[in-house]
Amino acid sequence: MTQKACIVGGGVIGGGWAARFLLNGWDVAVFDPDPEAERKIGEVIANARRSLPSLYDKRLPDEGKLTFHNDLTEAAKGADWIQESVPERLELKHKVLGNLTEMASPTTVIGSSTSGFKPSELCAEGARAIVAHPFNPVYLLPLIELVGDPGETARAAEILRSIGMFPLTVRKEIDAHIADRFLEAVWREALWLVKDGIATTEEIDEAIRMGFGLRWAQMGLFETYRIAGGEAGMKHFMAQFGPCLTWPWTKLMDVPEFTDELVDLIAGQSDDQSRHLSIRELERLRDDNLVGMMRALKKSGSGAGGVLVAHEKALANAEPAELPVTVDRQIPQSWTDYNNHMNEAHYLEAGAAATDRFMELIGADADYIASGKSYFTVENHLRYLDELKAGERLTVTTQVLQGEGKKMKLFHFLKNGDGKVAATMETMLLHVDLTTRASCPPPPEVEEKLTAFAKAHTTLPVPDGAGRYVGQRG
Ligand SMILES: NC(=O)C1=CN([C@@H]2O[C@H](COP(=O)(O)OP(=O)(O)OC[C@H]3O[C@@H](n4cnc5c(N)ncnc54)[C@H](O)[C@@H]3O)[C@@H](O)[C@H]2O)C=CC1
Ligand SMILES: C[N+](C)(C)CC(=O)CC(=O)[O-]
Repeated sequence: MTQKACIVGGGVIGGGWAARFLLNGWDVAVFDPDPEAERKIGEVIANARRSLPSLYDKRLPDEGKLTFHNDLTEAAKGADWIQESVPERLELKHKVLGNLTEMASPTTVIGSSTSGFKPSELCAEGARAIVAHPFNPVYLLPLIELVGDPGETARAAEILRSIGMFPLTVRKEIDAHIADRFLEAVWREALWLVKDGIATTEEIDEAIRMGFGLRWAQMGLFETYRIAGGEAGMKHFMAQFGPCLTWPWTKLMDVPEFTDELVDLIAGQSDDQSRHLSIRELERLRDDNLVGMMRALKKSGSGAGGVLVAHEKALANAEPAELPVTVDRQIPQSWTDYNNHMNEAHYLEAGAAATDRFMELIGADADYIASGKSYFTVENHLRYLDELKAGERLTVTTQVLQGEGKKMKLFHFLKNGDGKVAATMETMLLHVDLTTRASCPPPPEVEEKLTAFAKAHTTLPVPDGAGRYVGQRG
């Protein structure tokens, strides 16, 4: 049965939560008194649709249903998860969480997006809620800090994993949890540097994005500094940089006075730095960069890349069909080119992914390859029949044209969201011994599976376009 999330407060963060749940197949009901909420959430979801599916090489579940409500009780009715994301004011959180506790069933998770309040503060007037603190953009960044009752946070963690997130349960409640304590320290230091005329907002951003920002995304703080200690590791690093703790390297609790002058100084420099792009354009630039970085991390399984690998494994494989479905995914924005459609190289990439999946289906999977046997492609023939666009669903079905001895000839049909064939790829492969790099017949367990497919597929018509040569008419 489709699960339901209720989003209370649909601003920057509530909109991101709505997109995360919706694109993972949940129905989403939104309550927000702002008359502009539907438009704003629509724009956030549009950004999510062009970025979130691009992280995966399998398709996400079909989107759930999105509804907007003027009545909180109606929005919360039957919800499995209620997420409060109203402004960061404790009296408002008390009122909203109190109401939600009265109307929610005891099994409903009630999460608060609060950046800094502790569960004991949120629940001081009798509410039942946990902190579920996300990071912007919620639809792409996996981290959620969970704080509160251990039973509730454990249940919440399981649900969050199922929508591709990384729950980090905080052992002991503390103001601003874990990550915002760092962000606040960096923020305070940055305000000082601008106020004292040491650096502009742009120079501070360069200091982060040209250096340690790149390191942090893949190894964090401690692993990075361990390497900085050289062969002697962390002990040497501590010995070398320990004395700095007593030097004036940070102002920490010495907070700059929050004056109109400071606000104008920071906001003015930020406008000079970034006014050439609207906030939505900046969001799209950020999202495209995040997708690129996270896909790179997926290759090594480092950091957020490991979360993607685990979530992708849990995503359903395509339904069995007459021909096996060997790719089922959305087309990432990064696969499109200056002509605003899928670039020719990625038709080949999709066909190659279909071959990899078909190899798994006949038992030539990662373990098999590690044991020293594999298939090598010796020839491909691609026909480009129709355009494919970013965000569109792409499925590939595979017909076996030949499967005997060391030869395997496959015919991939690349279809768009309406099931129309947009390209075909005919591909010839030879089974090889990875030690000698020479072709050889596959062992019986692989050959049997391959010939079973080949036999079943001989009853099907030879596909239109099979055996064509380049430039052939008709
Ligand atoms: N903006 C950020 O970077 C992050 C914010 N948070 C937290 O998320 C929460 C929300 O912050 P933002 O989304 O940034 O704020 P926002 O100002 O963008 O959105 C708040 C939304 O709540 C709505 N709202 C106000 N009163 C309401 C009520 N009684 N019932 C339902 N909706 C109501 C407003 O109309 C608005 O759309 C805060 O607790 C904040 O600390 C957490 C992580 C990051
Ligand atoms: C600035 N902030 C405290 C609202 C930031 C967060 O809570 C998390 C984030 O996304 O940076």
